[in-house]
Amino acid sequence: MSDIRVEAASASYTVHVDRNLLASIAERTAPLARKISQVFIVTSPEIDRLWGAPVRNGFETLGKRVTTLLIPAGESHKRMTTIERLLEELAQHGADRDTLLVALGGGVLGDMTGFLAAIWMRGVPFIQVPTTLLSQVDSSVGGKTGANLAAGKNLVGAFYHPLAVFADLDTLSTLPPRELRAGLQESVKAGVIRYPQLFAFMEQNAEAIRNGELSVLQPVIEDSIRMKAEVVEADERESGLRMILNFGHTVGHAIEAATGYKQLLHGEAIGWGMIAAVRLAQSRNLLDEATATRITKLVHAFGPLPPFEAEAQHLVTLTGSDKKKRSGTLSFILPTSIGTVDIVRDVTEAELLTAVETMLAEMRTANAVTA
Ligand SMILES: NC(=O)c1ccc[n+]([C@@H]2O[C@H](COP(=O)([O-])OP(=O)(O)OC[C@H]3O[C@@H](n4cnc5c(N)ncnc54)[C@H](O)[C@@H]3O)[C@@H](O)[C@H]2O)c1
Ligand SMILES: O=C(O)C(=O)C[C@@H](O)[C@H](O)[C@H](O)COP(=O)(O)O
Ligand SMILES: [Zn+2]
Repeated sequence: MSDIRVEAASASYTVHVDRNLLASIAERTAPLARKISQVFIVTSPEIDRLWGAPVRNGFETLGKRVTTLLIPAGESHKRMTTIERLLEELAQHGADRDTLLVALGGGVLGDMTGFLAAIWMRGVPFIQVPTTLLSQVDSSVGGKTGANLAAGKNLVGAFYHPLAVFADLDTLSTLPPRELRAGLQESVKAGVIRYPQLFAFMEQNAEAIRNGELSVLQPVIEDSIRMKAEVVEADERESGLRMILNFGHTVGHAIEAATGYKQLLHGEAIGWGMIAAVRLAQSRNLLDEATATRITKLVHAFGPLPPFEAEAQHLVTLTGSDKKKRSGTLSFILPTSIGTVDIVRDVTEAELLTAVETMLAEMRTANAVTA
């Protein structure tokens, strides 16, 4: 069991990582939200069926009025139309400022519920109850909330932190293996950008981690959270250091947009994006071949990364809506060793195109071999 603190500029909170947490969430939240009279659990029908009851019962036992708001699973629903529908439902159910929102689910639900909490009556408290590996290691921590537009990933949103995060390891028992593996890509990212000991641990225990064995998964989850907490504490609003959490995301987000947010899971797109970034780093002589191979090998160890159809030039064009772009210049997070990265601001379109073409060629070769 671990309690990891996040001391960010605008908020401080605890990320609880443990088994059998769901039933005690209400009790643990009560001292943090004394005025709360109504609770809205935002989840999907599937997660509600699997894990909703203990969370709901906990709040009802404390005498709170609990309403469950359901949204369908999937990245394609992470849209403003869903947010607007949820806002209307909050209004219909008489939500006021003494309302607590509970995000019960993966990163899609967490990002949207956080945004909902940020804008409902200009802000009400919320807690994160992440039930995917990805949301436990990354998305529930750090206060990035929002939704996608057709033009690009997470283009609308707010920085808005939860009151607390409850990562119950038992919820991972029902997670489909593909979702678990996709989430591990964010932990590979964590290792590459800042935690070499985490990267080495993942290399040494790849098989058991991939199989979801809690004895090895738990330290991966806790280290990923610690890494993210450190970065968010140093740079909450991504004016500098926090950009490193975007390693693999510039091309990864372009892949998600190019495939309509439907074909690849976020973690899988980030896996391909990290490979493209590795190729870019190599082309600039920032990264030696042996280290590049260690990174791509670990990415593939948590694959297979599904192939997808997209033109290299189209992906490069889509990177134009990246939020790290300032005054027309895009910043790239390029690894220089296991545990260190450079933020590079002078990557040309031609260089990026070559790296994306290399990644796509590797994808086609891998696909041809497995087909
Ligand atoms: N805010 C951030 O800092 C941040 C960080 C990383 C990723 N993200 C965002 O997170 C999203 C991806 O999150 P995700 O990978 O959790 O995907 P997700 O939220 O779509 O969940 C994946 C799938 O798993 C199902 N599921 C969830 N928990 C389950 C469980 N315990 N048992 C069975 N099924 C379960 C869901 O219903 C869904 O179908 C993306 O939108 C990404 O942009 C945000
Ligand atoms: O918390 C962060 O900062 C991250 O970049 C974490 C990423 O894993 C996550 O996918 C995030 O949603 C990306 O944010 P964006 O600002 O690039 O849309
Ligand atoms: Zn991510």
